[in-house]
Amino acid sequence: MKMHEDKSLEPILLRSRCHKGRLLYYFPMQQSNCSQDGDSMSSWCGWHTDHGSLTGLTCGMFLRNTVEMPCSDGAAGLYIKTRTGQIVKVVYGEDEIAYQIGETTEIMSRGHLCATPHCVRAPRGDEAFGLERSTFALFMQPDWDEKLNFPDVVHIHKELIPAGVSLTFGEYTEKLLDKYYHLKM
Ligand SMILES: O=C(O)CCC(=O)C(=O)O
Ligand SMILES: [Fe+2]
Repeated sequence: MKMHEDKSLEPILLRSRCHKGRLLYYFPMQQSNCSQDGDSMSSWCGWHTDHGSLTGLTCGMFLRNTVEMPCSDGAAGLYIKTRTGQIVKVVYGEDEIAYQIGETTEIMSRGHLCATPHCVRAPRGDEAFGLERSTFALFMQPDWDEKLNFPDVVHIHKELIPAGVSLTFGEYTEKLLDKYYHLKM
């Protein structure tokens, strides 16, 4: 996609000092939930899209009482929804990184790139008792003070982005947090 060189994703991410690395930990399910059938796909983390530009994820590591072990339920782990609405389990190894598109990239690319809907499914069955999951996520996003020249046509969060106005990533983020947590815009 043609964009002014300085405004394309790579230089914006290269000059940002605002990326966030998070070690994520998922508590073991309660025994009653492990043995329930028909439990939700998003039992460990609900369906969502990430807010920033790009997320790098290592594959989930399963542990019981801090000892690493294989997961007893092959269906547990990260799922994404494709552009055609299919739900797909993301399978990748410990020496690989999965990248997911974030909402800010969807907006700035005028919808050419789509934010990746995803969720995390907890293991089920009696053998899943006590199984915990850890992973590392790097949330890459523009610098807080980076001016975003929003396109004229915005597909998501349109009500936060008035036409012809440029906001910094920080201003845009604060508006979004207000929408989610205080219901004001
Ligand atoms: O645990 C994972 O694999 C995904 C985590 C995630 O989606 C998030 O923290 O936004
Ligand atoms: Fe996420």
